[in-house]
Amino acid sequence: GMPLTGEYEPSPAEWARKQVEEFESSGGTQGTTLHGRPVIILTTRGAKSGKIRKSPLMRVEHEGAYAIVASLGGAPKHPVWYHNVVADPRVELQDGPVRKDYLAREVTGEEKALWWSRAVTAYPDYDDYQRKTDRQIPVFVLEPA
Ligand SMILES: C[C@H](OP(=O)(O)OC[C@@H](O)[C@@H](O)[C@@H](O)Cn1c2nc(=O)[nH]c(=O)c-2cc2ccc(O)cc21)C(=O)N[C@@H](CCC(=O)N[C@@H](CCC(=O)O)C(=O)O)C(=O)O
Repeated sequence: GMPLTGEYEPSPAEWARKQVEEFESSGGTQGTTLHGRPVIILTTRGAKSGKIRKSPLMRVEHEGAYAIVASLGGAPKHPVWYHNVVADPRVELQDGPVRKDYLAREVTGEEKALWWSRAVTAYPDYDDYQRKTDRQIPVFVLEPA
């Protein structure tokens, strides 16, 4: 598929920006975990700026498809990258050294429940995040583009 092109704008969130820097500068061999759990890098296009944005997220994978969880630690509002994916479902995901193009699709109902259980298996804290907020934490499934 078409790789996302444009000016990269690093995240103003220090920890996330540093994780992206370590992940990418090591070719996906360092900075690939959080609390010992695997992390991927999601690349989106800014819905307003058109800039390239990168967000480290927990790795949730099943048979070549991935889920990305807009948890933001159970905050009352969605992370901003959620709006980027809604506006343009063409994303890139880097898992270790492998970076590919995907199409993102928000999931609901049974399909969301299935992927939610996979997400909680990958990163148990997701359950705590959902319990602490009335916001329904969105899940997208990414299928290879
Ligand atoms: C700080 C903010 O980031 P955010 O997009 O809200 O994302 C917040 C967090 O989700 C993000 O930092 C994640 O990487 C945090 N995070 C996880 N966040 C999660 O939500 N889920 C995870 O599983 C997760 C895991 C994770 C692991 C390691 C790590 O280091 C961080 C992790 C941000 O970048 N804001 C920018 C704007 C970003 C942007 O995309 N702007 C759009 C505008 C979009 C619009 O408003 O419509 C544009 O450019 O056009 C700014 O304030 O200038």
